[in-house]
Amino acid sequence: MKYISTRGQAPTLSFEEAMLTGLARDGGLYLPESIPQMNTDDIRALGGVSYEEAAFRVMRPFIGDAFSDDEFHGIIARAYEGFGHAARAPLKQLASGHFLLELFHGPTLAFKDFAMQLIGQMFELSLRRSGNRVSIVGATSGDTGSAAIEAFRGLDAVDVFILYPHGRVSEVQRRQMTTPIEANVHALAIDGHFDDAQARVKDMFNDIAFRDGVRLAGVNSINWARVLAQVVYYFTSAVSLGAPDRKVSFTVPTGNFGDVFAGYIAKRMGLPIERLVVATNQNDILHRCLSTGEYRPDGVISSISPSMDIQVSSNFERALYYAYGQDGGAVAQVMDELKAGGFSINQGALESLRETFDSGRCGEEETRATIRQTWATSGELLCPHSAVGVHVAEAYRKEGVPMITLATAHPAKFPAAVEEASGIHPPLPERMADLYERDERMTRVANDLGQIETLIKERIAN
Ligand SMILES: Cc1ncc(COP(=O)(O)O)c(C=O)c1O
Ligand SMILES: N[C@@H](CCOP(=O)(O)O)C(=O)O
Repeated sequence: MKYISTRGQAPTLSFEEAMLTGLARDGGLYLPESIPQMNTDDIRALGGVSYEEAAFRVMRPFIGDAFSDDEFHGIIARAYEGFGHAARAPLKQLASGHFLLELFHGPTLAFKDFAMQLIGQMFELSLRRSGNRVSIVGATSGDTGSAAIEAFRGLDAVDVFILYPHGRVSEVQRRQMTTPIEANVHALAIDGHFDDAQARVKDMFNDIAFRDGVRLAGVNSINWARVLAQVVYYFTSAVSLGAPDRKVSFTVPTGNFGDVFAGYIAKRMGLPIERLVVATNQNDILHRCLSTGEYRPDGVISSISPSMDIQVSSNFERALYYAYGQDGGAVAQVMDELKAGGFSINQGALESLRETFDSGRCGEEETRATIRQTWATSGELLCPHSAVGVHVAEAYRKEGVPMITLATAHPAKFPAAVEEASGIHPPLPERMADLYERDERMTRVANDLGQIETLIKERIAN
């Protein structure tokens, strides 16, 4: 299996190389050259197996010879053994025909753990074999950073630098990033929004001398392995509701478009997904874009679902690649236009996106009302991101096609917003009950590429 860049000008890589590389050298994102297929028998057979076995069967065709079958089974087993639910991704019924896929039972209480725990294990094995060291950089609006730090803390072969927007993540998210004591963990609070942090991470990858000098690796969903791991729960949840003999739809709270893009890959692999609904908060650029064809960022607004406060949605580039008929030149051109302020999607590409994706927006008051009502009607306490999904899903429910909304984080990660909406204070799980008492350690950084690169070079030299 070979991996190619969405912009068509970077070297073709193996799975392991793409995983360790992060951003392609032409600024694009890696994708598999072709998408492995699962037929109806393969899909039906997932019905009787554990989450781990399903993960093996869904991901195995993508990884080539990066790991032996035994190694890959071991990686998956270790990745999910710390999850707080035997099913890993349990499905709950919210209402007739509407289900919630709980993706928050991992160590940092967000869906990011599904991919991050897995790539932590893959990096460890791969780096142990090669004897190499890497410097991981990541941008976070709160959840990627905490999941990455949890997955890589204490690993000898890795330094992990996480840029988060100062003052714009929840206290639990911040403390998950600033309280680990391991010397290889570096939490950097940047002056700016998530989009600034992500732009600086991409700038670091595009600075080839720096990138090669510090052996940069990325764990945002620019890393294909992150997306791949998220494909699995689309299969397991759909199968438990009758796929492949019944179609299902998904609503996905969306920011960087990684999670919903994983659903798109599941569909292209053969999973009968009727619709993928992109649910945004008031940072609704993706909803506006799918409605009008215009992608023009106009500034991030802080919300009570802060992990989705994103306007430059990284993985949308991967969706555009397919919408533009796998034409890397066309993708490179719209990405150049984005740097200059925004772009218009051509009619053919827009129609292609609309064949799969619907979209909707959920404002702040609607988010609070959804938390309140869902608690009252089903006893499920939603985090604000999941509430955005549940609200938007309501508009797209269709008789005979189950709707699965992804619950992307635990309510206890956002206690203030949840309590304000519902009157219920969601407690942290026992294992992290002392989070508020632990000492914090972080470094404030300016939104300045040179200063951030200097800091990283100094830290890894020590
Ligand atoms: C809790 C939560 N929900 C939803 C999202 C959006 O996911 P994606 O960026 O993959 O679209 C994020 C951030 O990525 C998140 O942390
Ligand atoms: N919401 C994310 C933003 C980064 O997304 P990623 O999936 O590209 O890592 C976060 O919580 O950090």
